[in-house]
Amino acid sequence: MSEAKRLAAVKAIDYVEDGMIVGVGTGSTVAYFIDALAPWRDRIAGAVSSSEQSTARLKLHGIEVIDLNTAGTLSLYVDGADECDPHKRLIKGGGAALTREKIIAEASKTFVCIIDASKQVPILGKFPLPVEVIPMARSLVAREILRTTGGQPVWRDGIVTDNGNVILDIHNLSIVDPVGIERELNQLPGVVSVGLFARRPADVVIVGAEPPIVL
Ligand SMILES: O=C(CO)[C@H](O)[C@H](O)COP(=O)(O)O
Repeated sequence: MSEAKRLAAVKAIDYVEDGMIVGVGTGSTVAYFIDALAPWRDRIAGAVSSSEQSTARLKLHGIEVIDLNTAGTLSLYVDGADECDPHKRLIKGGGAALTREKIIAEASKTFVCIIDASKQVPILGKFPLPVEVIPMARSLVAREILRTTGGQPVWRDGIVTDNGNVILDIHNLSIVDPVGIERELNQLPGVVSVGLFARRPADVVIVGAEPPIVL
């Protein structure tokens, strides 16, 4: 499966242009993208990173990491996903970086999502939906999720996000109304962000294959 991820990541380089600041996501597929971006280090203006993990890899390749507040609106954001439906709506956050990923996606004109074919689903929800939560609200939010969605929230024990928060993964959801669930969960006090990218889906999805499939 990693060869498919690599093929998708390499294809995403087609969207990189001279002088750009590139938004960079998190995960094993994005790691291939960062490696493919390395030869561009002197042609791009730098990268905005969604995690400490990606920052470390970008710096390893000598790519300058720029604060989003300095960068402003980005032309391009490249990131992976845990699930992708036919409308390019996504579940993300398997790597616990959903909040910063969501911020950068929102700040970007074009969001290119790079996946292997196993991530394509007709309806989102088989992959447990990650929700980043302020630590003191963990039990409260879990009870509310149980009451309002019927899904089973499971604390990702031992994981602390780059923002110092915890993750609840919601199991057994069939997400027929992704925009509605995203809105509803976002409103719960204590929720920092929800790993549903429905209000702001991907613009382009690249499925790793030989040749890559661009949707
Ligand atoms: O959302 C993410 C991290 O928070 C990742 O994009 C998602 O988990 C996919 O990861 P991978 O490319 O390793 O399969």
